This record gives sequence, structure tokens and C-alpha cells, in this order.
Amino acid sequence: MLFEETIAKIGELDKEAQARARRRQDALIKPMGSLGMLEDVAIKIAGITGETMPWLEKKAVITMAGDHGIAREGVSAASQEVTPQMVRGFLNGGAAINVLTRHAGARVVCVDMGMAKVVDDPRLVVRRIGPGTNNIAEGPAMTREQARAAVEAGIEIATEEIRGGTQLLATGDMGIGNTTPSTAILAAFTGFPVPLLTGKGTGLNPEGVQRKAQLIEKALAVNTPDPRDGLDVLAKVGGFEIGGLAGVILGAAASRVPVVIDGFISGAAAMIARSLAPRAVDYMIASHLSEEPGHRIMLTWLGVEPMLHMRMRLGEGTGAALAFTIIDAALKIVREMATFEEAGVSDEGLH
Ligand SMILES: O=C(O)c1ccc[n+]([C@@H]2O[C@H](COP(=O)([O-])O)[C@@H](O)[C@H]2O)c1
Ligand SMILES: Cc1cc2nc[nH]c2cc1C
Repeated sequence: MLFEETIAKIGELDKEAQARARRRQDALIKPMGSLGMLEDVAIKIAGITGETMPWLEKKAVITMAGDHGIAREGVSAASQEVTPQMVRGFLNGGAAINVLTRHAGARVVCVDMGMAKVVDDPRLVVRRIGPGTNNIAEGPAMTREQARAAVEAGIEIATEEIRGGTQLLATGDMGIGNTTPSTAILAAFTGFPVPLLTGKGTGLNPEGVQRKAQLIEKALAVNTPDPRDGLDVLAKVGGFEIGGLAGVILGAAASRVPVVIDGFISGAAAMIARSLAPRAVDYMIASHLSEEPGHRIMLTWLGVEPMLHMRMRLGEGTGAALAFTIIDAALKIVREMATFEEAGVSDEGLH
């Protein structure tokens, strides 16, 4: 019942808190709206938390790993071995996500949602749904029960984090081949032509990208995912880490905790979350615009605007960790700037 209960618990934003936060922004010594998205994000967080001047001290990126049967078809420039190898890298603290979370004063929680190989390390959170998904070019990635179990694992992980005091969550991923299911999810929900949405991922050449697009078209034709049914899309053309991340988003939203969405794979998870619970988008903050060509369409469909344009395409939660520092700045503005009244600055003509 965790799945249904969590979805039912996702409430509306606190409109009064948002109105108070708006008034506070307009009282600060600057022309109204002149801090752009710094203002928007602070107001959104007020609506999520119910606080006019929130401060989110404890932050964590949940980086979920999984493998993909379709990787056998050569859809990635990298080999599948890299998934567990990078997970070891995360646990040992030497990956980009470790550097950027340290920079942001945040933690990384690394989760095995279903890699082909087992990584034996007590620092790894293990919620394996299976040893990688099935090849989506031949049939469904997983069963509907597995899709549901993946989402529920994500809900549980988010809820445990929040219980432990985490106030700001983010999604991150690791999985060789996972831009392929993410593109299939995007195509399933939007109906856009697959070649328009398909990108190089880790670094495919143009012929490789073309083959990848053909395999995605095949996966959609073989599986016919129902875009009105998020669990069906996840089960047929998704991935274990994508399902887990959709659960993290739903769990955060149900607990009124903001969740920062990383790049293309996290975006696919956000599409699944929105399809299961439309209100979940109110709790999402889009970190950056990925280099994957479909990402802009994905974010438009979600109705969220990315904060950063950094030409990043790494995943892991790196864009989200960077966005943490911007969110900190946005919340400091609200708390530390003087008002027109306090500073004795004239607001004539400005309001
Ligand atoms: O987050 C993104 O926008 C992003 C874009 C391209 C690639 N990635 C990362 O690269 C891997 C997937 O790329 P690929 O080519 O193996 O499908 C996976 O580990 C992702 O975290 C991530
Ligand atoms: C080295 C490497 C690091 C990654 N981090 C996320 N996806 C990745 C893919 C590769 C290939």
C-alpha cells in the first residue's frame, strides 16, 4: 500500500506561504523580480515547506545504479563493467559527484537498484530488484511488480533520509546504457519522433546514435507502453534505477521536501513520477539543461525550467549538487538582504 498511500499524501503547495515569500522578495532593496530565478526558487521552497524564510541545512543526493539488458546491443560508448566500477568510485570518494557534493556541503547516498554484478561494500545501500533489466528491444524491461517494487524502494529511501533530518534531496544515476530507456520513456510520453530525441550519451559516434534511435523505435513497437499508465511505461521501457528515482521524487513530495532533478535520466524518472502523481512536479527543482537533445523537450513537458546551462552530460547527480549551491544562495538572499525600510532606500516608482 506504500505506493498508493504516498501518492495520496502529495498535497498542494502552501499558497499563503508563497504569498508571504513574494511580499518579502518585493520588500528587499532591489527592483521587483530583478533576481529572476533566485526569487522563483525561494518562493517555490516556501510553498513546499510552508516557511517564508526557509534554510535547508542538511542535503543529500541519492545516486541510484542499475544495468540495462539493451547495453548488449552496443547502445553506449562505454562497457557495462563501468557501472559497478563507478559505484566503487562513488563509495571511495573520487568521482565528480563526490567533489561537487563536498563543495555543496551535502552527502551522497549510493544505492544498488540492480546492477549486473554485485558490489560487496557496507557503504552501499542495496535494494536490488534484479541483475539488470531485460533487453527492451525484445520485450519488457521488467514485470509490473518489479516496477512497483523499484518505486517503493525509492519512496522508502527518501522517507528514511527525511526521517534522519535531510531537508533537501536530489536525484542522481549511474547505469551504462540508461540514456536509451530514458529516451524511450520520453518518446512514449510525448510522441515526439525518436531520432529528434536521441543523443550520444557517454559518447557514441553519429552512426551509433542512428542505430540507438532504431533500437529505441523497436523497443516502443515491441512493447507499446501506455502513456496514461506510468507503471506500464516504467515496466516496459524503463530501468530499475529510473523507477527508484521516481520513488525518491514521490517520497520527497509526500513529505513536503524539495527535490532537485539532475539530468536526462533523472528527468525520465521525473516523467514517471509526474505521470503517477501530477502534483509531484510542484516539488521538483530542475538543476540544469543536459546536452542530451531531448532534455529541453523533457523539461518543457514536465513544466520546469532548468537553473543552469553548463553543457553537462555526466549524470551521477552532478548538476543537482551544483544547483544546491545556487539554492543556498537563493535562501540566503531572503534571510540576509535588507528591506527598503531597514536600509532607508526609497522604493518610489518601484512597487
Ligand atoms: O544526466 C545526463 O544528462 C546524462 C547524459 C548522458 C550520459 N549520462 C551518464 O552516462 C551513462 C549513460 O550513458 P549511455 O551512453 O551509456 O546511455 C549513465 O551512467 C549516465 O549517468 C548522463
Ligand atoms: C567513466 C564514466 C563515468 C560516469 N558517470 C556517470 N556515467 C558515467 C559513464 C562513464 C563511462
